[in-house]
Amino acid sequence: MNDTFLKACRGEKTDYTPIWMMRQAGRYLPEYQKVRGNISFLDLCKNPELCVEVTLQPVGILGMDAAILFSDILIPIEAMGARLEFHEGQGPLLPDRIRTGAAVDRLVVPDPEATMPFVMETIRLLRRELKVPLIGFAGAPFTCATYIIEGGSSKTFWETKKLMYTQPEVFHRLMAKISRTTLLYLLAQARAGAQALQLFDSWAGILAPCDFERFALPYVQEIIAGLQQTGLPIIYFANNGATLLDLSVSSGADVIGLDWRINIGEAVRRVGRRAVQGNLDPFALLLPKDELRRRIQGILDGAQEAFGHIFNLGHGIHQFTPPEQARIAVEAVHELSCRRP
Ligand SMILES: Cc1c2[nH]c(c1CCC(=O)O)Cc1[nH]c(c(CCC(=O)O)c1C)Cc1[nH]c(c(CCC(=O)O)c1C)Cc1[nH]c(c(C)c1CCC(=O)O)C2
Repeated sequence: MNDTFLKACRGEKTDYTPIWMMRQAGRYLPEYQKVRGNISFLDLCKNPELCVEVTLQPVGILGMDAAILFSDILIPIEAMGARLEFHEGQGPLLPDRIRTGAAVDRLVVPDPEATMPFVMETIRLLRRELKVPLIGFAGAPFTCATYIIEGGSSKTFWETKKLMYTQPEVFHRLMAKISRTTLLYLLAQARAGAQALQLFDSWAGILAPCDFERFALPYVQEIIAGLQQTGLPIIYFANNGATLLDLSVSSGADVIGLDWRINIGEAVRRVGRRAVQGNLDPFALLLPKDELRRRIQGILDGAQEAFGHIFNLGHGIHQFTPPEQARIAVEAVHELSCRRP
C-alpha cells in the first residue's frame, strides 16, 4: 500500500512528494475515450464497473499516488431533484434554473445511499483494487449553486449574483439545502471507504472576499466541521482563490488546494501549519521536457517549507494534453523530490 499521499496530507515525513492531477480520469486518455465511445457521460457515472475502470486508468498508466473517484460534482444536484443533461461537445445543462423561493423549496435533501448507490458501490469496488489511497469528492456549495441557478456554466454569473444580492434569504436557503446534501453525501462516501475528501470550489474566485465570507465560506466550514467525525483529511480547493487564501485556511480544511496564479512559496507562508496541494499551470504540461522539469523543480523548491505538499495541477488537466507529458511530470516529481540522505 502506497500511503505517501495520506502522509503528506497529515504533514508527516514522506520519501518523495506524492502527485495526482485534478480530472486525471478523463478525455485526454485514449483509454478513457474508448470506454466513453460506447456510453454517455451520465450513464458512465452511474455504472460502477466502468467507473472503477476509468478511475484506475491514470493510476496504472501514469503512476499517480492517489486515485479520485470517477463521478461529477453535479450528480448530487440531480439527486436533489434538478434535472441534469450533458449534450455531446457542450457543458452541463440544468434546465430547471432554480431562482425562486418556491423552486428552492421543491428541491430535496436526498438520502445518498438510496439515490446515488452507484457512487458508494464504485468506492467499495475500488478499495478492493487500489494500492494507492482513494479520494472522494463533492462540489462546494457555492459552485454547485452557480450551476443550479444559472442552469449550466456561465461567463458573468449574472443570475447567481442577482439572487445573492436581491434575494439573499432565498440564496441562503438554497445554500443550506446544498450544504446538508453535500455533508450527507461525503459522510456516505467516507463510510463506503473513501480515504480523503476534496471539496471543489471551482467558481469561488468570482466572489469579492466580503461576499465569499458571507455567502460561501460559512457553508464550507459547516461541511468540514461535520466531516471531522470521519477522521479523514479534507482538501478544500478554491479555484482562482489567491485573494481568498486566508479565508480558505479558516475553512478548517487539512489541505489547501492552490491554483497556479499564486507563487507557492508565498502561499506556504500564508497557509502555515497545513498541507498545500498544487500548483502547476495545467498548460505548462505542454512545455518541452527540460523546461517542464525546471518548472516542477521550482514548485518543489517553493514548497520545501510546507507542512505537507501534494503535487497537483492548479486546475483540471486539459482534454488535449498529450498523456506522455503527464507521465513525464509524474516521473519528474518523484525523481526531483526524492529525499537523499
Ligand atoms: C466544475 C466541475 C464539474 N465537474 C467537476 C468540477 C470541479 C472541477 C473543475 O473545476 O474542473 C469535477 C469532476 N468532474 C469529473 C471528475 C472525475 C474525477 C477526476 O478525474 O478528477 C471530477 C472530480 C469528471 C468529468 N466531468 C465531465 C467530464 C467530461 C465528460 C466527457 O467524457 O465528455 C469528465 C471526465 C463533464 C463536466 N462536468 C462539469 C463540467 C463543467 C463538465 C464539462 C467539461 C467540458 O466539457 O470540458 C462540472
